[in-house]
Amino acid sequence: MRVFIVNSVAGNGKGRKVWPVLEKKLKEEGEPYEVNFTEYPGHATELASRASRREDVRVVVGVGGDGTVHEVAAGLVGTRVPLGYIPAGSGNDFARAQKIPSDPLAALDRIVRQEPSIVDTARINEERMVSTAGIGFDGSVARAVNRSPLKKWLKGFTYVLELVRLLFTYQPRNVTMILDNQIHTFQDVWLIAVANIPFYGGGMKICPQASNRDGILDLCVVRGISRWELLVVFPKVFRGTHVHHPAVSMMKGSHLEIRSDFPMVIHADGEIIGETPVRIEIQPESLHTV
Ligand SMILES: Nc1ncnc2c1ncn2[C@@H]1O[C@H](COP(=O)(O)OP(=O)(O)OP(=O)(O)O)[C@@H](O)[C@H]1O
Repeated sequence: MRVFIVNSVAGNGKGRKVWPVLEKKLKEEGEPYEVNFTEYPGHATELASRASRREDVRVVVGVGGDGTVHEVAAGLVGTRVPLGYIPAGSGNDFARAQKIPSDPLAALDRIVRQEPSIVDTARINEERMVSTAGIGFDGSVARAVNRSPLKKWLKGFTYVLELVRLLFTYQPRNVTMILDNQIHTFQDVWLIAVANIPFYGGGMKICPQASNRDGILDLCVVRGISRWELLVVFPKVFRGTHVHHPAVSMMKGSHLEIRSDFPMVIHADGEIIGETPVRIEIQPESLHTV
């Protein structure tokens, strides 16, 4: 049995539109399937967790964006049931990293053909991180995007709009970070990105070397830079060449704790999960995927 979890609100309704296309194909194939539509934030985790406890379930397929991957994966981590994914969100960074086609039927076909593999996830406070987390500026941007009434009309451009707006208002913070038992202090920190895949925010290559198959987290710390300089450096993140700037430090580690002089907003896979302090720990090979 294949269980589909469809987020109808993902991608401004793309999730809802994609499902009939998938269902037509599934009916033609004649393989048994079930579908559940999410009714509220967090529902996908409950549905995935319930499905994973059933003997007859072969795969749980999330249909939506990175928030849907985040929620479905949280219900599957540590179980034998693999996560399948049909991208129908605004950013779809997990799909970009996993090389999942954007065409829903091609993505469905891939789930059938692909050999299952196993990837890393991370614990972040009491939550789960599948792809990336952002602390500070990008957490504040993610919160602003999620709350923005413009998201419906401007779609992916809302991210750039909120990012530019916050560039002029965000207050950098002083941070103490313990990374694998080493203490680092940073002044005027704009953001700390923690990554299992290279991309976030819809294709920005924040940690170009990150991989969810290497058992380690990649970090990008941006600090001690003026607003104007940051504005100049920002476009480089789309090619990943920001890593050469002196205000950018790239690090790697498996366990970190971050404390800041004022609270910094945290997102995991684009979902706001709270504010600093934060503790993040890699959990190698914790999620099966197809
Ligand atoms: N029925 C629902 N009503 C309201 N919100 C929901 C519902 N089902 C799921 N959600 C929430 O929808 C949010 C957005 O989902 P998702 O991230 O998959 O789409 P997206 O934001 O369009 O894509 P991306 O993250 O790739 O840009 C998630 O926070 C999820 O908790």
